[in-house]
Amino acid sequence: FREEREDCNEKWINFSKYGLKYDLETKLYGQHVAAQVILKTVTGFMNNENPKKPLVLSFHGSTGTGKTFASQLIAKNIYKKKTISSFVHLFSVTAHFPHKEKIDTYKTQLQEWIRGNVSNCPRSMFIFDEMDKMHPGLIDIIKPYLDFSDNLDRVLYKKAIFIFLSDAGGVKINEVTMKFWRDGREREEIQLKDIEKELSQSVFNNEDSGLRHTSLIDKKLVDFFVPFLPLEYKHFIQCGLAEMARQGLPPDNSAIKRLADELTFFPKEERVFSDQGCKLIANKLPFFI
Ligand SMILES: Nc1ncnc2c1ncn2[C@@H]1O[C@H](COP(=O)(O)OP(=O)(O)OP(=O)(O)O)[C@@H](O)[C@H]1O
Repeated sequence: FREEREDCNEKWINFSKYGLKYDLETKLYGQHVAAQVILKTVTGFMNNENPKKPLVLSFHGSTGTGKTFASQLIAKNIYKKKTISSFVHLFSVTAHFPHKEKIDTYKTQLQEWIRGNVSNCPRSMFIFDEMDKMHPGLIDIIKPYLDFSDNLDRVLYKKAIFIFLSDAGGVKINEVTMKFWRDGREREEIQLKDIEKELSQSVFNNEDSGLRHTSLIDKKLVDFFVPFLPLEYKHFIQCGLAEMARQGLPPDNSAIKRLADELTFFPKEERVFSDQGCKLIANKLPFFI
C-alpha cells in the first residue's frame, strides 16, 4: 500500500462550505461570534478564484477556548488530508524561534519558509501560535505577504490564509461576556460589534500586549479580529463528552463533573466560566473514569 502524493490541485484542495458550517455548529461549543465570522470570511475567500489579498484572521481569547481547534476545523474542510495536509503549516513562535538574539537568522528563515511553502502551493494555510509573543521584527517580515501585493518575488501570496492565535485581549473579551451574564442577558446576544472595538484597543494599545508595537492594525492587514468567549460550565461538560467519544469511552457525565470540581471557574462564588476553557480535559480525563 503506497500512499498517494498530495498535490496542489482540486483533488486535494476542495473547500466544503457545508462541512465547515456543520463542524462549527456541532463541534465548536459556545463560540457563536467566532463561528459566524469564520464561516462568512472563509467561504467568501475560498469561493473567490481571484482574491485581492490573502485572508488574514486574528483569533483572540483566553486559553482553551478553541482557537487552535477552530483553525483545525477550517483546515479540515479545505484540505482532503485535513490538518496533516502538507499545505497546512502550524508555526509556534516560541518553539521555533526561542532565542531573541538570533533574530536576524530567524528573519531569513521565516521569509524563506513562507516563500517556499506558498510557491509550492498558493492555497496554503499558515497558523501562527502565540502571535503576541512574536518579535516585532518578525512581524515586520510577514507584513508584505499579508498585503495587496500582486506578485511579490513572483510568488502568488493572495490565495493563502494566515491565522494568528493569541491570548491577547482575552481579559477584555471575558469582561464583556461577564457583563452580559451579570445583566441577565443571553450569551447569544453578544455580537462582534460589542467586542471588536474594545478588543482592538486592548490588543494594540495595551502596554502588556506584544502586538502593541506592530502596525498590523493601522495598515489594515488583518481582515478580522475574531473573539473567543470564555467557556461556561455547560460547554465544559460538552467538551468532556466529546473527548470521551474521541477516546472511545462511553459517555459519563458524573466523571466530567468530578473533573470540573477540581478546576477553577470564575467568578469564584458562582463558578460560571472556566479559567482554562476545555484545555485540560483530554489529559485529566483518564484519572476520573
Ligand atoms: N469551544 C470549544 N469547543 C469544542 N472543543 C473545544 C473548545 N475549546 C477547546 N476545545 C477542546 O480543547 C482543546 C484545547 O483547545 P485549543 O487548543 O483549541 O485552545 P486554544 O484557545 O488554542 O488555547 P491556547 O491559547 O492555550 O493555545 C481542543 O483540542 C478541543 O478539544
